[in-house]
Amino acid sequence: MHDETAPADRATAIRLIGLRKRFAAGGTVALDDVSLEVKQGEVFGIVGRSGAGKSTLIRSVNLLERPDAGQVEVLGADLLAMDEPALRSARRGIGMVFQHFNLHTRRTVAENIAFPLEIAGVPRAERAARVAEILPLVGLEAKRDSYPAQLSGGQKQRVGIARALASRPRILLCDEATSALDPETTQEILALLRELRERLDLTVLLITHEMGVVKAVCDRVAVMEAGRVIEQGRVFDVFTRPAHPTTRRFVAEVIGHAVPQGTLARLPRPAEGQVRQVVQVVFTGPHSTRAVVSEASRDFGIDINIVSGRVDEIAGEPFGVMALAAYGPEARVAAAFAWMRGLGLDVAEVSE
Ligand SMILES: Nc1ncnc2c1ncn2[C@@H]1O[C@H](COP(=O)(O)OP(=O)(O)OP(=O)(O)O)[C@@H](O)[C@H]1O
Repeated sequence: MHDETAPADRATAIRLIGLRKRFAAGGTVALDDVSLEVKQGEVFGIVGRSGAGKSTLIRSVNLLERPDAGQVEVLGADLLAMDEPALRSARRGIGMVFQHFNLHTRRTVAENIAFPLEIAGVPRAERAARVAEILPLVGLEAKRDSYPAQLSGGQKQRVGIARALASRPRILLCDEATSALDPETTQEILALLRELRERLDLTVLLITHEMGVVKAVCDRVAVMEAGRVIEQGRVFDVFTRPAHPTTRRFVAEVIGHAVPQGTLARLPRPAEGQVRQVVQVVFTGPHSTRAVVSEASRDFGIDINIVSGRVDEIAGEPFGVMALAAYGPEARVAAAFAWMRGLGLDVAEVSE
């Protein structure tokens, strides 16, 4: 498998090749030939609707779920070829964060964080030292001796993240880590993940059903549907030029529908002998939206009405979506849109 969107200058952290999984004979196929490559230091998102196969996929990375076929390579090691002791040791290099935190209610924050170290037989003093090191990383020094019931959702997830980091993993798997949190806390936790990625040189693989999470935190994304990866690439590219209809629907959830139906209905009619054509234009890169609209209007002798517009930033790059209604002789309107396409803008006709 060759993925040209993967940063070529970085080592591969996770390589999944041709994963297949069916839970019962004749049952639905949870994974249908899934291949992915995540590079070291990336935050890589897998997005999809419920049942798309995301959990099965992320759980395959540490073999909580064993695929029926395919290869799972983590930091260069073939996990499916390992015996139990080797696998246990490899798993210590892969932390996992869960949607519902999975904390021990009768253990304190410090005890929860130390728990995986205890299981691994790490001596008490070393465990305490490690906990003292991690608490400030997740901003929980003051909550060291609190119990989960005394914490907010965001704080609970910070404990979940701290626990996942206890064994100094190089890779962090996040299974819908923010789905149980409110939007503000979600942003805090996503910011924390990015910060930890920088400070600890982590590779983060996360699954989510929310494109907003992908937009906020990921470098690259794979979109899953019915056990398959239907599209993948850099987040900016997938958001600005989604190829698959399912991806387009996901993207629309975040950037909004550019053309409100009510507004369309109120547009003036074209004059006799003229047409009205509504398009959605995605502006990326160096194009100033105003210049493109005014230039098209002037040079092609047509009227352009801005129906709606929005400028946003994705993965640090500016990006705008605008709905335009053009009025004029059919050939000139068509020529204006062809000119815009020639500039590299994505111009899609909107049916009224
Ligand atoms: N343990 C299991 N036994 C039987 N079928 C399963 C099991 N786990 C998952 N499946 C099935 O596999 C398919 C993929 O499920 P999976 O949980 O991986 O999807 P998902 O995208 O993570 O969805 P969700 O967000 O709802 O968890 C679904 O059809 C699901 O019903």
